[in-house]
Amino acid sequence: MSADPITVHVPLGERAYDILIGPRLLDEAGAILKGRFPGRRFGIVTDETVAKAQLPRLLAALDAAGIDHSEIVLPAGEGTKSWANLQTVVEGLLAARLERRDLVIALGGGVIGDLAGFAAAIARRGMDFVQVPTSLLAQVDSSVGGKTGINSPHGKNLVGAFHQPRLVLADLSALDTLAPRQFAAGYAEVVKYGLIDDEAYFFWLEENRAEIFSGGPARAEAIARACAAKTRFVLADEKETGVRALLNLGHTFGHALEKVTGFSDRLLHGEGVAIGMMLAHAFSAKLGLAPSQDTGRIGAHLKAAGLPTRLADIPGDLAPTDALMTAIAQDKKVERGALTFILTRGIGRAFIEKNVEPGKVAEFLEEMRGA
Ligand SMILES: NC(=O)c1ccc[n+]([C@@H]2O[C@H](COP(=O)([O-])OP(=O)(O)OC[C@H]3O[C@@H](n4cnc5c(N)ncnc54)[C@H](O)[C@@H]3O)[C@@H](O)[C@H]2O)c1
Ligand SMILES: O=C(O)C(=O)C[C@@H](O)[C@H](O)[C@H](O)COP(=O)(O)O
Ligand SMILES: [Zn+2]
Repeated sequence: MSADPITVHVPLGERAYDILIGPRLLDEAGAILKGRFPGRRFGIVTDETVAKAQLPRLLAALDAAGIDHSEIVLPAGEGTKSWANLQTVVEGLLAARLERRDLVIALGGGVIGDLAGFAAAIARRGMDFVQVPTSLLAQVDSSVGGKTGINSPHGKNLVGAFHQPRLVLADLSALDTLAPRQFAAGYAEVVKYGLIDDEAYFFWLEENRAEIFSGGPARAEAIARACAAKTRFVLADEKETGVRALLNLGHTFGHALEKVTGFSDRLLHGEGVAIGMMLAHAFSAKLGLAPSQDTGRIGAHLKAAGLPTRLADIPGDLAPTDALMTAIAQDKKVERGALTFILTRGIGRAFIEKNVEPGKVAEFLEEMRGA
């Protein structure tokens, strides 16, 4: 691809921002940030793995542009999205004397983006922040749309705020240091956009998966199309009172699986989403809503990408169905105690179904344990 970044604009009125996707944006970040936010200081939040792999590039770029900055480095992994680390980040920003008009930079994957974004939402009653996503998942999903937050012992993402970034800088070369398992996990969210409402994108992914994984030109196109798809839902329904819930395809099951596996490396978010999307399709097929051949076709694609597709693929003993149902009952889409699921009529035909009977879900999960 050319050196010019692709720009996806998110026209949210006074909260509008650009997503820039380019080959070496980390090295250009100093000039870009100085141009867009003159005179501001920056508090970088990152994790230990990204600090080793990519932070030096960002620091060099900020130094070259004469930008004042400070850093907060946290452990890597889903466990970092916690109350304790929220306090660490907020207190760190205050200790660095960052002012309300200064900016937080979230440099990392979705964990850092969600945590640092939430810290920015509450420090000094709201600071601006910039997303610099370094995982595939963060470049196609979590850096866009303004959902920020942490996990609670009660469940996934149960504490947070909607807080849009002021800019997203997605550097394609950052993905060169990402572990293959993490790349595959991010790819589950890429596939999600095809499954929701764009079967042509899903078919294109089937054709281009190898090139996306090997880093050919299809990778930038896949990321840009994913960002454009997410932007469409965010514009239609910024705070998820309706259609944005479709972005939760596979997540009601996936989040419950993440909770019962302890928000750990046993099951990454994207892996939970891959299994969750398979369960959503299989459940829809069981209810007579969707063709079961679609479940097979999606499973073949996810498997070829190196993703788990069945409950049995999760290492270790899976918690009992009761524990899964307890986690599902804490889902944020629950209304007056009734479960909402994203179900489907087939590839690219997802829909929101309210009042799903818990008994049917539990029976289905019990069947799926042995499948
Ligand atoms: N806010 C949203 O809209 C949204 C959307 C999707 C997912 N999420 C959240 O995002 C999180 C998952 O994000 P994730 O998959 O990026 O996980 P992550 O942030 O844990 O990053 C994955 C791993 O890759 C490492 N890493 C990241 N970039 C790297 C790089 N360039 N080189 C080397 N290592 C790198 C990280 O240190 C980490 O160990 C979950 O908490 C999920 O709930 C949020
Ligand atoms: O942006 C959204 O909306 C999504 O649902 C994107 C999901 O991929 C993401 O995992 C999100 O954090 C889930 O949101 P939640 O509201 O179910 O916690
Ligand atoms: Zn997700």
